[in-house]
Amino acid sequence: MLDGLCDKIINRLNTGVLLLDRNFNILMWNRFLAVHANQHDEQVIGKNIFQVFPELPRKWLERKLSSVIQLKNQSFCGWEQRHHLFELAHSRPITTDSDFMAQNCTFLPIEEHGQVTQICILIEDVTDIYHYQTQLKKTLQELALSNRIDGLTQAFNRKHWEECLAAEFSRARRHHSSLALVMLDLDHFKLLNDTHGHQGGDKVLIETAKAINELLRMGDLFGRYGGEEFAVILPNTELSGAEEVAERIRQTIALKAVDYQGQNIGITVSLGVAVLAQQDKRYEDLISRADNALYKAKFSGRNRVSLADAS
Ligand SMILES: Nc1nc2c(ncn2[C@@H]2O[C@H](COP(=O)(O)OP(=O)(O)OP(=O)(O)O)[C@@H](O)[C@H]2O)c(=O)[nH]1
Repeated sequence: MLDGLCDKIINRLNTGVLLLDRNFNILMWNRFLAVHANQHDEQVIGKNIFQVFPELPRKWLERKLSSVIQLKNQSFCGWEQRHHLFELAHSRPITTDSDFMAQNCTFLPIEEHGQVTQICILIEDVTDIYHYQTQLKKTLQELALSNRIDGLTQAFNRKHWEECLAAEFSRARRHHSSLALVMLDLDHFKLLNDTHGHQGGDKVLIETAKAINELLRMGDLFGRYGGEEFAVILPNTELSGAEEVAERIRQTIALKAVDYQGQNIGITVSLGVAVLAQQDKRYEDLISRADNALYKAKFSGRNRVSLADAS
């Protein structure tokens, strides 16, 4: 009577139950598996597990099952390790990136007279967990990115850019390598805003940032320092190289026209360049020297590059 009751319970479980002999032949499976594998008992019972489920990673699973037999210990394989072992259709009303059910599989040794005679595999449907964890991970990645990126221009935001500069500054000092900084500011931007409106100004900021980004190398770090002020960290770059980059930015922007509501808006930028020097004790010292050079460029007529004094 108890046997009949156990059968009923096993067949109502929302978990797959599969019983194997020591040669990995299937002795029993429950309704959950029959439904999700879409096979009848006659096609399965008495057959080898690798014949019924050819998708199984044979070598890996044989090793796993053998160790369960030898060590008489239960073993586990979660969805984080392998999304699924058995290609079973999931029945969740959610879209995931897999057609198959995500699974947690437990391998239980069944002992008789001190010998493992059978192995019971429990297959738990964890598609929901997989789905929500994957979504959460994606959302966290997006959040981490939005914490680093300026929403308007897609350049690094000031906080993240300064963290990058702090890291590059200590790296350069530790390794006695060169480090350059270019600070740049759009010229007469207030007038541009007044003439074309704030949205016109925004479009110019977006296009300017895009154009600068396209000029830079991998490893250069481009950020929005303030309203219409940007900054570029150039690791392993000497003064002559940094001046060349700054001049290239100046020329590219000066030649560029931003199309806004059928009008071509021209813009120029002023730039200040500084390279890491002995007297820079903190990264802020380097910013301050590049900034002073930038204001020198502004006051000597704009649309030009100025180099910072080393002293
Ligand atoms: N459209 C737009 N304007 C901004 C943004 N951030 C700052 N500004 C504007 O940028 C202008 C900067 O003006 P100023 O600091 O006087 O500088 P400027 O007019 O560029 O003059 P110079 O730098 O001396 O050439 C201000 O009018 C700010 O309101 C932004 O995100 N979008």
